[in-house]
Amino acid sequence: MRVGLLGCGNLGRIIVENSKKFGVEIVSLYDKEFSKAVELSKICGKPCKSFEDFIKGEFDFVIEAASAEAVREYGKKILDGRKNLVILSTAALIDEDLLKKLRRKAKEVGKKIYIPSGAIVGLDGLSVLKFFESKIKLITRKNPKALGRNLGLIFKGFVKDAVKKFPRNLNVAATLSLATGKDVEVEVFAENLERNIHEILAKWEFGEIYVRVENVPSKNVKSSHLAALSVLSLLRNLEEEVVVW
Ligand SMILES: NC(=O)C1=CN([C@@H]2O[C@H](COP(=O)(O)OP(=O)(O)OC[C@H]3O[C@@H](n4cnc5c(N)ncnc54)[C@H](OP(=O)(O)O)[C@@H]3O)[C@@H](O)[C@H]2O)C=CC1
Ligand SMILES: O=C([O-])CC(=O)C(=O)O
Repeated sequence: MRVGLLGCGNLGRIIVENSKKFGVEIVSLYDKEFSKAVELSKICGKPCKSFEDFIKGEFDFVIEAASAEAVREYGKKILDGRKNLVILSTAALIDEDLLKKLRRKAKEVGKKIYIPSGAIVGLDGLSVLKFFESKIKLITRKNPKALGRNLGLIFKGFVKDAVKKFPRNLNVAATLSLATGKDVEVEVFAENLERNIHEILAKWEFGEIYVRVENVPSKNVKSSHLAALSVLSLLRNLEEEVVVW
C-alpha cells in the first residue's frame, strides 16, 4: 500500500517510523515547512516542496496528520487528485458544510474518506448507537501544558464548542460525534498527569458502555502516540482478507 503523508510533525514521525511494521509504504512527504519533510525522508519517502508536486505522486492514500486548516485547504484537492483520504484532524469535520462538500467530492471521484479511531477506542461498538437513541459523554484529562490552562474543570459543554475552543486537543470528540451521529457532551479537566486520559460513557436501550484510555503522549504533549498508530492499523485492515472491526 503506497501512501503520501501530509504533515511531518510529531504524529507524522511516529507514522513514518512504524509504517513498515504495518506493511504501509510512505512514498511521499509534504509539510508547510520543507525541512520537516526532508528530515523524515531520511527514514523513507520523497520530500515535496509544494503541495502540487506532492499530489502528483503515485500513491492511493493520503494520511492527513497536519491540522484542521490543512483539511480545509487540501481536502477537496486530495480527492480531486484521485487519492483516498485518511483524516486525523477531525475537528475540521465539525463544520457540516465542509463535511458535505468532501462527501460529495469523494462520491463524485469514487474515493473514500477514512476516519481512524485516533486517541480513543471502542468506535466499533459505539457506532451502532448511531441508529438508536443514546446519550454519549466524553471526559478528557490532560496536563495543563497540553491544554494551556490552569488546573481544574476547564470546559463543560457540547462537541461543537469543545472543538472550537480546543481544536488541537479534542479531535477525539469530533470523531466520537461522527461515529455516533450524536451531540456528544464533553468535559475537559487540566490535571497534573503524565498521560492523556479519555473516558467515554454511553447509555442506550440495550446497555451502557464505558471506555477508558490512558495514552502516552507524543513529543507534542497534546497528541497521544496511539493516534498515529491507529492510522496504520486502519490502512493495514484495508489490505487484510479477514477484517476484525
Ligand atoms: N484524531 C485524533 O484522535 C487525534 C488527532 N490529532 C491531530 O493530528 C494532527 C497532527 O498532530 P501532531 O503531529 O501532534 O501535530 P504537529 O503540530 O506536531 O504536526 C503537524 C505538522 O503539520 C504541519 N502543518 C500544519 N498545517 C499544515 C498545512 N496547512 N499544510 C502543511 N503542513 C501543515 C505543521 O507545521 P507547523 O508546525 O509549521 O504548523 C506540523 O509540522 C493535529 O491536527 C492534531 O490535532 C492529534 C491527536 C489525536
Ligand atoms: O491525542 C489525544 O489524546 C487527543 C487529542 O489530542 C485530540 O483528540 O486532538
